[in-house]
Amino acid sequence: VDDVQTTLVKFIQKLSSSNDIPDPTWGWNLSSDPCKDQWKGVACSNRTFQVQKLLLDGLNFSGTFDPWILCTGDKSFAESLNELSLNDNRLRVENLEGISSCRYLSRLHLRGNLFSGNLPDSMSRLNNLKTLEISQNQFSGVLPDLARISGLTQFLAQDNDLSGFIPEFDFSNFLKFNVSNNNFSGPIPNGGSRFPASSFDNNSGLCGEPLPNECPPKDKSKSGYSRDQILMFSGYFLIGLVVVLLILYKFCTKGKKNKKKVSDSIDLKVEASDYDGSTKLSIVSSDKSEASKSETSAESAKSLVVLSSPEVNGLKFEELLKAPAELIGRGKHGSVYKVICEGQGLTMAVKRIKDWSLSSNDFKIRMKRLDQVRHPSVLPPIAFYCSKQEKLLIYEYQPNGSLFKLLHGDQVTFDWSSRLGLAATIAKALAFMHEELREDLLAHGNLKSSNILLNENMEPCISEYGLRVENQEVSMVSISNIQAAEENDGQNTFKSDVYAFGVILLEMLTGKVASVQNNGMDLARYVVSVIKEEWTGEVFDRGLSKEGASEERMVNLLQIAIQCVNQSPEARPSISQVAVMIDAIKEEDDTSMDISQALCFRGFLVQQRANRSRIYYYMVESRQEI
Ligand SMILES: Nc1ncnc2c1ncn2[C@@H]1O[C@H](COP(=O)(O)OP(=O)(O)OP(=O)(O)O)[C@@H](O)[C@H]1O
Repeated sequence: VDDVQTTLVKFIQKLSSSNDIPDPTWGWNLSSDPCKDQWKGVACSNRTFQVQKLLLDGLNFSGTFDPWILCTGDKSFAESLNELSLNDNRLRVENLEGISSCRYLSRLHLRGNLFSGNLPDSMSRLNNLKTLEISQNQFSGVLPDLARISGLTQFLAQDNDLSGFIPEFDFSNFLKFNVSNNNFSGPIPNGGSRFPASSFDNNSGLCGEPLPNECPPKDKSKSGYSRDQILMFSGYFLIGLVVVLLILYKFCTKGKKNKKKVSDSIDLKVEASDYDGSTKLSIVSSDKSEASKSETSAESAKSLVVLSSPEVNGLKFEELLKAPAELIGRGKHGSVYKVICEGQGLTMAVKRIKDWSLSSNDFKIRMKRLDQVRHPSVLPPIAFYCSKQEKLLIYEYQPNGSLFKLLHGDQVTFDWSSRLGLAATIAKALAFMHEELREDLLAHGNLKSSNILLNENMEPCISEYGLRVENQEVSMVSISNIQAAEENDGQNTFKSDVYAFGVILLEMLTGKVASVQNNGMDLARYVVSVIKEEWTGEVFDRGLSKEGASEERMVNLLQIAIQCVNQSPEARPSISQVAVMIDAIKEEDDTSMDISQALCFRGFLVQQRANRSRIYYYMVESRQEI
């Protein structure tokens, strides 16, 4: 077993083709310390002085990457390493197997090298991995079951020679995904349509959305049905078809009378669909006649309701449609576009929700009510539009992403006191909204880390308050039984918000992704099971523990989160109680920071005094000598 220095020196010797330490000025040698002596490409924790990142991109290495040396040498080093980046060198690899021993890696970047061979199955044991980038190499063979890594949010594997099926990833949590230019085959897993076709292009055997080619229907001859059974089913089908045609015929002849009325309702369709290209949020009527088109725009211009926002005064619906729009995300209830309206000098986020059964009138009432309740940490809609088929909500664009991206993306470390501060701010804002809107039965309804946005000063704000999209097929499938039951009771939607807030706390404490598909139930269950086994310490995000965050206060916050995710809504605290409890932890944290700063300062004074007496002593001594 080697120490950190030996591990790193052996590792870099292998990276360079001549087996040398590359450049003496980089500092990599056995007689110095990688952290204190700031070796090139080594990033350390400020508190624990342990190596956290090796960032060796574009340094012309043309030797071998040996994960065994790196991950099985010094144990504490293997456990502290969370990012390895070797992009854009000319490295080869003999066997990637050893990488699974660096089990706390959260980012692995191997882009643009000469790596070849299979990705070993053991890679799927890298449970903490959030980003895996292996693009522009010569990797081949079938992918290991990377879908087992629940926190993976970025997978970039384009320009390789990979084949077989794409694992069944839970795409709802992904920020980036690209497997283009490989040899993958089979259907694209569900949810892949969140990404543009360019993420899957040039894989001759791939099919399904978002690619234009549909997957062939499954081969019926392998279904095990006998010839007689197939004939019988065909008979049933024909009878069914005749009945449907008869009903349709009846319906059409009746419908002719009402034709005039039906064509008055406008069938709207947003055409902006490109992820990468800038496009326009053009909404067109399905009624092709020119007359009706002009009617549509007149109707549309009237229908944009600008709420009490002076910035967008005078904004017309048509201007909004003409402005360049970029699709920034697709959620389960619709899509969000970034739209720049130069006239108003305003960048907006336009959320489009389709097939929301809420009537236009109820929607208007809801929006106007929400506009009356303002909190600085809740993002209000600045305008809205509604038709029978869809609803548009216009928000000010928030430039610094979401809490989800902050926790699971590539950003800088998100430290304990910032997490605690964010939790306190959001709890207070939510408590204010619940208090104000209790009688209107208007809770948030869809609280999650991607709906907590960060403004230009990196201050958090809750977005999409009051947009609980009821009665949608997708949402009914995705919500858990508990929540389905809760949603029947208006008051309980407030308790559903508390549950959702608990899941956000768990995400912040564990650093793990909560599955959108089951409203974070998996994460809640996982945390509760770990606590039952009395391994509470294991549950926390290693970044927090390494940073030296107080375990006592993390446990206190965890207890609040556990109360929030209680299966029974009645047992959950109200969000105002949660806000008070978090504030108490925050106060304790601030006080302990003050004390430690004061202690540091006192230590500094004692040191100064000691130094001064040493100088004085030295002066007395030297005077005596003189
Ligand atoms: N005002 C805004 N400014 C900047 N980004 C935004 C804004 N509103 C939403 N987004 C981002 O747009 C993306 C898609 O948002 P959206 O709310 O549609 O998805 P979602 O929250 O995952 O799903 P859902 O449909 O369930 O709300 C998210 O990454 C979100 O952070």
